[in-house]
Amino acid sequence: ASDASVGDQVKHEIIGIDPGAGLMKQTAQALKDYDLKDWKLVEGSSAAMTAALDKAYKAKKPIIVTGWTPHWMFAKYDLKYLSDPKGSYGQDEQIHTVVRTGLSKDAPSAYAMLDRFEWTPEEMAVVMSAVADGKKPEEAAAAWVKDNAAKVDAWVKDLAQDNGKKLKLAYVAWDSEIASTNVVKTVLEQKLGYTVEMLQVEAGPMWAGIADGSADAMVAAWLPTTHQDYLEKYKGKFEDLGPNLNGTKLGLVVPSYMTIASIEDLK
Ligand SMILES: C[SH](C)CC(=O)O
Repeated sequence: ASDASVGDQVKHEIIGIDPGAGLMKQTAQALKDYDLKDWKLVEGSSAAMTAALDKAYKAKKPIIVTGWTPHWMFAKYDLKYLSDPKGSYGQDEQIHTVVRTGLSKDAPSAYAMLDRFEWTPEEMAVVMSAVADGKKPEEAAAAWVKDNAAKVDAWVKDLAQDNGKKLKLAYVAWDSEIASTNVVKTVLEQKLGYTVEMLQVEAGPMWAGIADGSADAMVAAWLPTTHQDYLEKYKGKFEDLGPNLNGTKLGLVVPSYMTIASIEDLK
């Protein structure tokens, strides 16, 4: 079929993101599972991946990227996931909030707010899309917090102010986590008086920072599958406060103008 040469059309390259992302490990596994020997997974960053997607899409050229939901790219472009009959990418999972042990004692109000923090992919998409449209993340977060006062108030109800206490939130520059971390920072600062520093790191150092206590919290743990290796590596050295978002998805994503439908079609 015309797409038999899809490998040639994209130089047998899959445009990936930062090497520490679980999505990259799962994609390397998918290449093995589907026996895609002559394919190369290109490492880079979330921003480089969306830039490559934008360029190809505007030129209506074929491209295969590692993608995930929630992500603003699904609102901006007409995209589809390649089906994954062998289940290399696991099932839909959640994003969890993970904090350093001891936080509940050191910053009880922040701990309680982080424990209550939970929102939907649609709510996250509002902040993500505003950032993708050029708004500063802190402005997009502040606007969302203002527009969703009832939900935010429930996160901080009856919690004491902790004026000026410092807090460090670790995150990786994935579009979803830029959105969620900025919203959490805004709420902790505006409603509970904390001084919040955001530490942008790779996935490994994010987990390591929580485990060694150099970071207080992160809302970027993709569990149970995607960050399984980090979960095992740091077992016992963090507290998992459970999901802050349900209904994620990961996989290979292509523009809908490409006729391939499954990872099998890349053979
Ligand atoms: C890229 S997803 C937001 C998370 C991950 O793959 O580690």
